[in-house]
Parts: sequence; C-alpha cells; structure tokens
Amino acid sequence: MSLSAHDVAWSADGRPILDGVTVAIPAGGLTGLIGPNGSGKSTLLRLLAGLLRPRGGLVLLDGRDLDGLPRRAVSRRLAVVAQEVNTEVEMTVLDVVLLGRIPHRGPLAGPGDADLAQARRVLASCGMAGLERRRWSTLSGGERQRVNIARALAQEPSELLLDEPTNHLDITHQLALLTMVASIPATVVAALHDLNLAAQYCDHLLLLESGRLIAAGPPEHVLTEEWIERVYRVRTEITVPAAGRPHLRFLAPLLDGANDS
Ligand SMILES: Nc1ncnc2c1ncn2[C@@H]1O[C@H](COP(=O)(O)OP(=O)(O)OP(=O)(O)O)[C@@H](O)[C@H]1O
Repeated sequence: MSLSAHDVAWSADGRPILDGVTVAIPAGGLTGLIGPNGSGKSTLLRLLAGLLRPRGGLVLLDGRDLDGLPRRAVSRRLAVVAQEVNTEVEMTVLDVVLLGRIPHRGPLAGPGDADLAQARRVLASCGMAGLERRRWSTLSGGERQRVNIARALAQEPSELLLDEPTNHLDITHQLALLTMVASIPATVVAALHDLNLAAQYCDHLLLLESGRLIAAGPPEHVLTEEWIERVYRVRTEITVPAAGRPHLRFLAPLLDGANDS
C-alpha cells in the first residue's frame, strides 16, 4: 500500500463534502471509486492526488504526508486525469502527451529522443498512434479522453488516478481502456459510474455515500443488492458466478427517487 487517506475531511462554503474518510489503496491493483452523483468521488481523488489539501486528516504517499512532499517529486510518480478538459489549447496531440514527460526532464529542457519514443509508445497503447500531428481542439470527446490518458501514462506513474476515464468512450474503447489500466504495473484508482464495469475490472471497490466511505473490499463484498438499494435507491438482482465477478441487473428505482446531486 503506497497511497492512503486517514480520516480526511473537506468542505466547501461551510458544507462538509467529505467527512472522516479512511482508505488504504492496495498497491499494484485497480481500485474503483463508486457512489452516486455528488457523493464525493472527485473530491477524494483530488485529495489523493494532492490537488486539494485536506481540511482535516492526512493523505500519505509511502507513509509520508503528501502535503509536505515537493510537487515535482509527486508528479514524477503520481499522474491524474481529471474530468474537465481544457478544450481551447492549440497544441498537437504529440505535444499534449509530451507534457507528461516534463516531471522527468524539467520544464526548460526540450523533449529528447527517449521522451518522444515514450510518448509514441503510450499513444499507440491508447489506440491514437495515427493522430499525433492532429490539433487537440479538433479531437472528439473520446479521442481527447484517450490522449489525456496517454499523457498521464507518459508520466510513467506508479500511482494513476482517473476521474471517470470511460466518459465519452464507446464500449470498445471502454473495455480496451479498462483492460489496459488493469494490466499496467501501477496502483490505479478510477472513479466509475458503470457498476458492471467496476465489478468486471476492479480488484477492490470503495463505495461513497454523501461524503462518507460506507463499504470497501472486493467487488463481491461491496456490490450487494442491499448496498445498491440503500445508496443508489435502485433495486438490483445480482448474480455471482462461481469464481466470477458480480453481474448486476437493474430493476426499478425506489419510489422516493434516485439519489441525485
Ligand atoms: N469547490 C466546491 N465548492 C462547492 N461545492 C463543491 C465544490 N467541490 C465539490 N462540491 C460539491 O461537493 C459534492 C461532491 O462533489 P464531487 O464532484 O466530489 O462528487 P462526485 O461523486 O464526483 O460526483 P459526480 O458523480 O456527479 O461526478 C457535490 O455536491 C459538489 O457540488
């Protein structure tokens, strides 16, 4: 375990957004962060990434307070793909991916051959090899998402934090992306809305409800009909084949409505 949060709290405008959250991210696996809209998934990811400072509690990277570590040292090993993407930049796809090499070479030095080779390798692994000269502003939503993930992979992170990485992707690219991130030699945390994909690909799940962690463990322990009904207000039928992953079939939402933000 290299990344953990201990009793972290965060609030905005005096309103608690996360409260008393303690998580230990298993090293080398894919951890899925699940929960309804507004439950605090992005906020927890941003705290784990050091992009937000906890108002209480601690985030530890290899046992050291993330808040006290130099930002450059953190970005050499921890990469983040946030939900919002700047659509205005006039850069080529290759240049965007090369941004991921800056922590390894310094902001003033230009990219070397090894940086270019690494950028091209990760573009190919994201199925974007043919688009390296395209301008970012001309890409589709799904292409942008894959380039952003390539940029994060170019950082060669040992911890990779992804906020809804399957957003904008068609089913082929969703499956390809999750297969890839589940197989890379890094500790990956991904906020996911699709509970069947979370069940299929994640080793470990964290379930948030209204800013609190209410369940953590392997998919078959977290994805139960009782938890889903309580947290999402939806009835499900969940089957778990022998030695397989849970499969959820959604029935009707409960009458008091879905838990929406
Ligand atoms: N800077 C902020 N100022 C005010 N409220 C905020 C701020 N950041 C987050 N919130 C609120 O905190 C709550 C949790 O937000 P967060 O984005 O972490 O949820 P989420 O689980 O990622 O949601 P979604 O599934 O909709 O992306 C929401 O109600 C959101 O409006």
